[in-house]
Amino acid sequence: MSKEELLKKIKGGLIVSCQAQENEPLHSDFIMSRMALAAKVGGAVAIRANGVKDIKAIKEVVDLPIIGLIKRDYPNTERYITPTLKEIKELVEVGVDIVAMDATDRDQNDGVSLEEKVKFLHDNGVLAMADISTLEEGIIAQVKGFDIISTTLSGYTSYSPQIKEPDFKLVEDLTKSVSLPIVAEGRITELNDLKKILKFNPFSVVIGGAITRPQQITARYVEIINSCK
Ligand SMILES: CC(=O)N[C@H](C=O)[C@@H](O)[C@H](O)[C@H](O)COP(=O)(O)O
Repeated sequence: MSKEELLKKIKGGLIVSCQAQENEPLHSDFIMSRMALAAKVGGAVAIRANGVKDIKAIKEVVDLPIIGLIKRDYPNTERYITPTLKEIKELVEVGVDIVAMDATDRDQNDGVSLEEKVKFLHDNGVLAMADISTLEEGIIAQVKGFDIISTTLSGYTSYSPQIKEPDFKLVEDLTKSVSLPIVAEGRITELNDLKKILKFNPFSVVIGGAITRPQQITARYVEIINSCK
């Protein structure tokens, strides 16, 4: 699929993030594949997924474009979303359409620059998504050759706003200042969050926990019940 065809498929649509790590109740490649199938039935245009095992299982039942990432901790960096070229190679090998990686202004830990990582993906016919946390990082990601920018990491770096709601301002600022496709991602929970974010005309939207993490959904209802006691 060409870059244009791929972008056309995800433009204006909902991307569902289907992720459950080892410490989460739904950690299972089978369950993530069913989550992805449910997302497809509901009208999702693409799936964002973590790890080779989950991605393989998802690809068996869902033919939507896959944005792949590998969350992995290393001792010498705060980066954990596809932090090194090793994870990028694993994702290319499993056959994802887009690789999402940390493109924040934090230490690179493998001696390979973001430009080189993007080039490796392009040489293999895969698009590069920059997971960023500030406007400046988005602007730099564009210069470094990324294809798509996502607001994934706002609230998860020490220097970005630590807020409970989505970073609406970042989505607005990016759509005004950066010409690349801007994906709104992170803490989109209420339908009204989504309506508000769509006013800024993002290229597409990623929703994860509010759809695929039932422990989070349950906790929101429990909070309301407790606050009414
Ligand atoms: C910060 C981080 O590690 N985000 C991860 C990135 O892949 C996922 O755990 C999130 O579910 C995804 O970004 C979607 O966001 P939300 O689940 O808030 O809708």
